[in-house]
Amino acid sequence: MAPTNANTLNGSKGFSPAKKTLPEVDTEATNGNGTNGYSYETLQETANFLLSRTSIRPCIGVICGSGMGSLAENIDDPVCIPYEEIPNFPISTVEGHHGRLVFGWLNGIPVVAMQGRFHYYEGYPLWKCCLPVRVMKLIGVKTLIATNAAGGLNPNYKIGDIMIVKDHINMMGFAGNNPLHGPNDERFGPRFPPMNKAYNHKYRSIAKELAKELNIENMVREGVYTCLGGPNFETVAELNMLKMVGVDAVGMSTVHEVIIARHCDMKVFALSLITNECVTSYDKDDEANHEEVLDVGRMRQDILRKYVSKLVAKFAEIENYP
Ligand SMILES: O=P(O)(O)O[C@@H]1C[C@H](O)[C@@H](CO)O1
Ligand SMILES: Nc1nc2[nH]cnc2c(=O)[nH]1
Repeated sequence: MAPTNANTLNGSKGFSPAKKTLPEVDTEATNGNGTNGYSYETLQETANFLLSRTSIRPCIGVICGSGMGSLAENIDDPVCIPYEEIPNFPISTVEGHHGRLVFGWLNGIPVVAMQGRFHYYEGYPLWKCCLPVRVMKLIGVKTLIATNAAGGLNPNYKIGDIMIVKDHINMMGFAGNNPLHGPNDERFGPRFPPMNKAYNHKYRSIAKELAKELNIENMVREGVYTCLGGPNFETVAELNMLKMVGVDAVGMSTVHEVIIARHCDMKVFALSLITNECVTSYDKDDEANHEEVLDVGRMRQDILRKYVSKLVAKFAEIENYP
């Protein structure tokens, strides 16, 4: 069926129809063998394919959130590999997610950036949403920087603020949906990984210091993120519940990627761009929409590019990366 335009259907502030034809999505929760994803060997094939396509050996991986693909535009000597060409990779189906890996040098540090991530609501099981993180590990990435667009639930947050993620609440995990569900392959990590130090303390301190140096401390916050399955934005009652349990920003990604990254011992930094104010009152008329999310990403792109590229250099310095 041809894609339809949200504007003509319900008159709401929709975004333009997806440019791509709908993909064949593997909606199976397992790969058919009762495992929680592709085997180590299969992902090694994917890693070997990527290593054969470039001589760059990244030590930091960056995941660009919705509308934040321009983070990869600062990368020098880029080698771009579309997801369609990568064996075993899913493809991006969301507006604002380009769908390619970009290898290159960010501020002199070898990196790989995902211009486009995979979400549960696209039809991918959580393990598949996180598959690129394991592939990053296999090509030598040691530090993950995950970015996302999120709704601001903390009443002090403003649209355009940048929230350093201090911790997360794995709401989908509460319901038993976890990217590590299923047999565990110890070559990736332990059966029961701890998660209390998921967001690297040193990285967070550096990010707060850097915000001062760049004179953006008034827009940089620190808080708790949660991921819901999406694709609908939240109800007023849901948001009020999340607020009560201490959530500062709500999104549809990152948590499972961080779990997979920590499972295989990668160090993690994450930030949320607050793209909309969560509506927690029935008296308010505003409605969240993806167009606004992308607009705020564009509005903040220069600051975010500068911030992330400097963070990369600072993280590399303390880690002694090449
Ligand atoms: O990929 P992220 O988490 O940045 O994208 C958020 C969640 C949805 O995909 C989208 C909603 O506008 O933005
Ligand atoms: N779940 C969720 N994801 C978002 N991504 C950007 N804004 C939002 C939001 O308000 N809620």
